[in-house]
Amino acid sequence: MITCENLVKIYKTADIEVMALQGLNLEVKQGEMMAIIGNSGSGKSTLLNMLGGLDRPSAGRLTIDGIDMQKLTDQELSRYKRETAGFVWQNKARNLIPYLTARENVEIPMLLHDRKEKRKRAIELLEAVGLGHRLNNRLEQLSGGEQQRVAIAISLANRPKLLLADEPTGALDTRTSAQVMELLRNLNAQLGITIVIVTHDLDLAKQVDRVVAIRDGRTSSEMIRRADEIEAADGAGGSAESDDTHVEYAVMDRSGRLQVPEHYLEAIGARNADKVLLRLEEERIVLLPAHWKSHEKM
Ligand SMILES: Nc1ncnc2c1ncn2[C@@H]1O[C@H](COP(=O)(O)OP(=O)(O)OP(=O)(O)O)[C@@H](O)[C@H]1O
Repeated sequence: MITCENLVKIYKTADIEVMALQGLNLEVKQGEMMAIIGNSGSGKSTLLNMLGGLDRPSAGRLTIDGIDMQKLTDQELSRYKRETAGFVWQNKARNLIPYLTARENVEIPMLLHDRKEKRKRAIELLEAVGLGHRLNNRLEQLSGGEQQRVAIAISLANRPKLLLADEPTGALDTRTSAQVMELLRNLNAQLGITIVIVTHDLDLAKQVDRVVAIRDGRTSSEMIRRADEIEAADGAGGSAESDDTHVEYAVMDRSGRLQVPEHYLEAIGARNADKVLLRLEEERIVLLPAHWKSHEKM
């Protein structure tokens, strides 16, 4: 569904250039629900803006649903924004109009011309997000969690293939945020819609199929989240019961270059080393500090 290859985004202001994405690689499959985590300033929102067609990459390749995003004209990009991607923001002001009712809010972005059809679809969507009983309440009369449900209904109005959510539960308490996440999971399962959530909340990230970490807008390493994969990887490492075992995917480019996460290098004392030892054993490659001696016990 989404392929980012060596994606670069440079913001130019009057006197400085900020490289918000520095060659990011990412693959997202159709129907997947995944989260992107990273510290403040790591480039998460920048990436989401590219995925939503709100901004264009400076270099690299970005393909979404078979569309080469760099080749789109401004007009095609506007169409992509309306029809292919749906957005849910943490900031309510970006999603909702407070003095209109829930139903009216959902009708606004709809491309349908027939008023009756619009109303029917808005009601269906609000029922789907559990707000069938709040159709005619003005937004300001709804709770934070209910407003975020309306925002999700709005984002689905034009049947997008991709739902992008920037800190969708950032302003909600733990219980309400769990309900919103459950709703997103159900929509993912029922509609098969691909969902990408940006967050810095690791707990929230645990509730999705897969988590990708961005560091310094430069690289992404895919943390394996599914229990079966962790088990399989643990088995391969021969330390199934160890709590210290940590498993991540690292992205490898076409020439076999691999960016090893810094904390991995730190853990084996090779953080500032210019050389490491790669040992090929039956079906695995083991990375060791360069000074490692074969008589040392592994
Ligand atoms: N429009 C802009 N002009 C200049 N620099 C920008 C712009 N937008 C973002 N940046 C810079 O790009 C980098 C990445 O920003 P981005 O907003 O993508 O990070 P983030 O991971 O989403 O952070 P946060 O979690 O705080 O929202 C930061 O250094 C930021 O200051």
